[in-house]
Amino acid sequence: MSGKFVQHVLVAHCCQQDRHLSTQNRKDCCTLYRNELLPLISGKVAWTGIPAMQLHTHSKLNRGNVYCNAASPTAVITSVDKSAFLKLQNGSDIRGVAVDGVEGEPISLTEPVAQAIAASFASWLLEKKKSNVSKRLRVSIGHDSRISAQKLQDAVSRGLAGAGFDVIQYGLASTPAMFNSTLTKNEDVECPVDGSIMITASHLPYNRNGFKFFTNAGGLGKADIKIILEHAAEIYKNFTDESLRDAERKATQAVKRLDYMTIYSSNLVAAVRDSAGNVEKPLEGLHIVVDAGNGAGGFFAGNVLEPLGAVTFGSQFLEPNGLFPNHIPNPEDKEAMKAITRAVLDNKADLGIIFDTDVDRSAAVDSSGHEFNRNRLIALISAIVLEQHPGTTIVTDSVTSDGLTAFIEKKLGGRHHRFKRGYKNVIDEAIRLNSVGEEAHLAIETSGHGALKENNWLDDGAYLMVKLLNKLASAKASGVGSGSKVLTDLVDGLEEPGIAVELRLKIDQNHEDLKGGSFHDYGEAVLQHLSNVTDSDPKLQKAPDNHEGVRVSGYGGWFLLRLSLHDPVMALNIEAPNNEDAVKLGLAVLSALTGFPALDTSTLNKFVQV
Ligand SMILES: O=P(O)(O)OC[C@H]1O[C@H](O)[C@H](O)[C@@H](O)[C@@H]1O
Repeated sequence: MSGKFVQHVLVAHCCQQDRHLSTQNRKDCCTLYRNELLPLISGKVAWTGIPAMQLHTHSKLNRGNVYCNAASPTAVITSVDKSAFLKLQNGSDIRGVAVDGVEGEPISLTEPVAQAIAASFASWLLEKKKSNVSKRLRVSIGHDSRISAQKLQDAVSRGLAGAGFDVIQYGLASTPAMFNSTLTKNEDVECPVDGSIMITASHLPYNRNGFKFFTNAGGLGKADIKIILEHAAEIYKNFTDESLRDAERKATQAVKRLDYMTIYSSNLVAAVRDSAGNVEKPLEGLHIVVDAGNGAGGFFAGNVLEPLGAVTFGSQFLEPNGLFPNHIPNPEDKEAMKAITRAVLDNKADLGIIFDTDVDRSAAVDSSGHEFNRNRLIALISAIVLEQHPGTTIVTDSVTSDGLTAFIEKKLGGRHHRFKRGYKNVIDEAIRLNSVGEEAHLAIETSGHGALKENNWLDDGAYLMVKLLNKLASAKASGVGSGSKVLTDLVDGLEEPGIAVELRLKIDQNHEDLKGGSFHDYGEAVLQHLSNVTDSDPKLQKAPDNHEGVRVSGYGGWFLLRLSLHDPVMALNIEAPNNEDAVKLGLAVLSALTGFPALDTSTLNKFVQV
């Protein structure tokens, strides 16, 4: 690969990111990128040779309100103790407040904290790789469209560079692309990287941000995140002006920029072409609209669908905007789904595709406005996967419907293994099943997260949509049909409940009834009590094989009460044929909760009074 090519991909990337800006803006942006491409090393990858802070300043000038001010790396280091670091853990991710201005939400993810976490990840990675390290380790960094992205990217770069790592910044990127960079074998683009960091807080509000970490073994789990945060607290305590200046100096040498999204996108394009029998434009004649919610998913329209021949007119919110002015970028959000449905109907499109902020979740809408979301998306992808792998096991989260089980097992001939909530949980469970001899090809959540064995268990919303595109392309090539009807037909027979609700009941952590214990223990006590009460009610039957919370059938429907993975909240899902039966199920739960005053049941009270 020549230096010229790198310049080309960087400029292409910049122009692609801003394809909806005015021509003048695009020119400015491309000039900016060209100016950053000096000097070139070995004719391969462009070392910026420009301090991260300076890069930021250029970006700020050209990107209007997209990036925040980056404080000086040697900014005042306030004391942050270990418990504050540990509070940043959110399951297998790190999440905190990165932007000031929201009342009651002080900044917890400052630049020095981010720098310490990155330095800690570096030492964790070094430890993992120590037996076979013969060169400097390299880590890729990407980010979504959040307004704090740039300052955190600079801080993370300093943390890694200070630890002696090479740092490759990809700029705006998707979470799955970052994992993919640990697997891609292409030295011309410095891949595979030894580790990767995605700066994102997924669909959370604009003031939050966080990190997801990857190696070629997948995303880091809870235990490793805890270790990294504990060690980060130590590193932070030992920061000195000198060590911070040293890290900044090293970052000047160690930071490169590279456009990896072009490579990732072309892999998606190749997958669809391949599946259509090497046809160059297998989606020709199809009109597909994309809603990226102003997150990082805008690339999918111009860099995936268009090269495949699809028309993408009417796509919306493709341009990154970390204030998310149009809707929450989350396919679980009703307003978001309404927005993409409207776009499909208004533009008379064949299909609509929607992503969350960092593109690890997705959903779709057919030409008549029916959503492929939650259970319907799982049913659709299961139908496609079971055609390829008859009888395979589909692992899902815990809130999936009984109708989905019947569909997968009776109509599609597969096995539905309903497990726990959490994308990492379902993926790890599918990997475990394969390791003990049970073939499982799909791990998927109602949230829109999904991973396939054929795609290295990459939790990738874009790849899920590629599975739909493959189906459309092959149906078209074989003359079976054109348009999204071929997808709609695949979920024919899926029974859907008349009523499906999720109520979230808060646990007041300061309530005296917790008696100084944790909200987690309190929630477990609630579940134990509900379980006992259910046993004595002949109208209710506990699910025999349940992995999370208390799941109970009755009145033609079911409920599941469980602890949220992250928050002091108990989530209650109820599905029933009609409102009356749903209320009966709600009352059964409510009667068991009366002895737990720290649990706020107001949403459930309201529901049963309807
Ligand atoms: O347990 P909850 O509060 O419903 O949250 C559960 C969800 O948390 C995060 O958003 C994870 O990315 C999802 O994989 C998971 O399903």
